[in-house]
Amino acid sequence: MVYSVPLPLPHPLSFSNFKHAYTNQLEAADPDFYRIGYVRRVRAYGIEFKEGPDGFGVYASRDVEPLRRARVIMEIPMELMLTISKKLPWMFFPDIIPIGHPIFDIINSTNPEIGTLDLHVFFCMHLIAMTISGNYMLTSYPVQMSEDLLELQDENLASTMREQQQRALEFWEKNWHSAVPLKIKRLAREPERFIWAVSMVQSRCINLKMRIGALVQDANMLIPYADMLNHSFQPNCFFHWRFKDRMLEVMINAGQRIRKGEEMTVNYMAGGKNNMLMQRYGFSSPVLSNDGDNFVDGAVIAAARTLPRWSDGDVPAIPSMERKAAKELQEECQQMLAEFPTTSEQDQKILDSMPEARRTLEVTIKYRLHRKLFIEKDEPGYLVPSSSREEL
Ligand SMILES: C[S@@+](CC[C@H](N)C(=O)[O-])C[C@H]1O[C@@H](n2cnc3c(N)ncnc32)[C@H](O)[C@@H]1O
Repeated sequence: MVYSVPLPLPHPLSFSNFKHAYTNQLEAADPDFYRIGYVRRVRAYGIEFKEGPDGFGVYASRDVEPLRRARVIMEIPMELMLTISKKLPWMFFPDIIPIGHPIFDIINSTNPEIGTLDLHVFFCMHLIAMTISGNYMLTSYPVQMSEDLLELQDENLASTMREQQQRALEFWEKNWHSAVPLKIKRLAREPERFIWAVSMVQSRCINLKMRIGALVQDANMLIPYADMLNHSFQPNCFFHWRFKDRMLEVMINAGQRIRKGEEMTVNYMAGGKNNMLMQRYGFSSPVLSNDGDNFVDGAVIAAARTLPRWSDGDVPAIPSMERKAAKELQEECQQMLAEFPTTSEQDQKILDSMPEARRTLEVTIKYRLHRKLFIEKDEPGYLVPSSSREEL
């Protein structure tokens, strides 16, 4: 079955506004869009978009038997994406910003050397998308996150996130003073809107290497429909840029079996850490650590380093040494756990007791719970060789 999304949608660049796109209340398309030119359709095969535990997501609408080759489930034509080259000279596609638009003054004022580039490019993409699309609506989790940062029980991450917001705020204050042209002013009249725009783009932007003709370039892209895929570290899908007709393909991994109703996922951050995931996407994973240095302190690392003895094939296992090292590790882990104001059981109870909790509060409590579960896993019984386990 070919499931093709009919156009005109409320607006082809109204990313992810599925509640709109999939209800009958379609709004008139923005005539501005059609000045861009010919528009192809998005195609989707054997999937449906619906709300799940992680917000909207993409689900299999039929069983997928494993195939030897990867197979396509979505095709999204380039003209429906918003793309900006990662490096100078700035190239926008579609070419929605006329040369001379004052936004270039802002973009050009960013200094790539000090690492502010991405933030501003992201924000520009987003604000422009919002201005050309009257009904660009997304969930606004990360903005409210600021109230909940303390709940993370991770001062390093909380202060990084606070600094990030502060930086965005300063940027807004610098560029949104009363004398700026109206074209700029109306993009983000309040700082909250600006910060929201930055965090939305951060959590939905895909970086891809694109080849158009002879030009290969890294691009930041906002890709409607593909940006509905949630993350997994064991994803069943991946993205592929189809050069010949400039389509983004979402493909199922070769050899992957997927049952009807299962979620389709991609990996947002290969080799990621929980604090990075939380910072950029506003969620964490129970199977990940944080940044190594911040999360596991030196003593734990030192103790853990003594553990792999038994795994070196040529070194005979010395049970007494293993036990000693494992014990030290256990003590370090317990000490780290004791330093948290709440235990993992308490966090779990808090989560269970407030099923209607604000999403940002829920993700912050889950984050601290995930950290604790990860440390608890490091406790002997998990890491310790089976020869020594029962004696601990
Ligand atoms: C690209 S969007 C995916 C679509 C999104 N669920 C929605 O409702 O629009 C990324 C956002 O989805 C949520 N998300 C994605 N994967 C997740 C996961 N594994 N666990 C929790 N939240 C997730 C996070 O809020 C993240 O910022």
